[in-house]
Amino acid sequence: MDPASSSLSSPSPPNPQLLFAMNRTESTFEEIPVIDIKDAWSTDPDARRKLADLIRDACVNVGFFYIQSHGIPGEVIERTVNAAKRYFALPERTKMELDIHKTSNFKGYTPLLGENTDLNGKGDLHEGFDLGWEPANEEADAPQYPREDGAMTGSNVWPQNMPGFREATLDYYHRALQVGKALFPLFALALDLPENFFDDKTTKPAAIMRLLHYPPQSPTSFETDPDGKQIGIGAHTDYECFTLLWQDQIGGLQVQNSEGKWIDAVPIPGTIVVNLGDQLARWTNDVFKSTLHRVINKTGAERYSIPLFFGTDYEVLLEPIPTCVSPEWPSKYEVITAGDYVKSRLAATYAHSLPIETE
Ligand SMILES: O=C(O)CCC(=O)C(=O)O
Ligand SMILES: [Fe+2]
Repeated sequence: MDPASSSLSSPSPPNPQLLFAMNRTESTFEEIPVIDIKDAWSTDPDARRKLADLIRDACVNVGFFYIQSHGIPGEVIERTVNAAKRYFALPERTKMELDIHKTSNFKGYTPLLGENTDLNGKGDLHEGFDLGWEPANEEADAPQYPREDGAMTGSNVWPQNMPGFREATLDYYHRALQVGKALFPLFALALDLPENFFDDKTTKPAAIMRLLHYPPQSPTSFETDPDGKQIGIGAHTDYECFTLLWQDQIGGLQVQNSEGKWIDAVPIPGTIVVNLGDQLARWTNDVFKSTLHRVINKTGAERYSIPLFFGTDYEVLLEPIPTCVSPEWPSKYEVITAGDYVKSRLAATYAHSLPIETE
């Protein structure tokens, strides 16, 4: 159809500014795209534009994609996974010394069933260790630590007598952060915004990283839990802008399409999964999808994964980008700060495992 006839048949002709609101799809995807991001570091504008177009497609239709050529060396990942395995093998009592409930900024250890990510669930079958930004050892000029971070102010906590644990996890953290920093300008380009749109909103990485361990889910759990309310991680969306998720080769991650069908995010060696979170959905008024996902580990093997949730600075307001709002697609979300949003979602996730207050 030529543009003239389309504008005749349409009461409000498409405004290029509203391209995104018009471009929404029903997300009945069956596959998760794989995107080579080597051009994220290219200075060629055409190459960057092409990559941004692929990313836009994935964001509008799926909310998930795998990235290749992310640049994090295999040895760095291996060291971090080995550190996670050593940590989770410690006695429960030792791990509980760093109980996440002892900090006000959600750092430290979460035992099995300590989280209930799907608020209709009965606790998640994984244990985790959470950390946030802190300078890598060589960053002599790093801003003061711990820094003032609004609702999430506070430092990391580290296990005693675990030589190399802190170094390995922080090394991975900082490398993953570089990947995230390279992706933000592409998300901006994908939204037809200046590439530096997120620069002043991501000045002190509000990125939480988790080491996760999913013991195999007993096949008999379907007898004790017939409605499947106790799984590796209950169905949820993530809270930040996007998540960089390294997963091992065991499998179990599933992503829901708009027909309610669970699509397997099968492990692909050498890739990292990127999924959008609620902050980007809020910025884009749901034009970019924050897609429901869950993990069920029925493989009989131990599963490990490392998500890093990359948000905007905690004091930044999550305001919809004007091109993503139109009279037909009005703004859906109340405007709040990124920190208040993340903290409220974390508080709900951990609420059921709070120690009972005694006077
Ligand atoms: O372990 C995974 O594969 C997914 C983890 C996840 O969805 C999360 O921590 O938000
Ligand atoms: Fe998630």
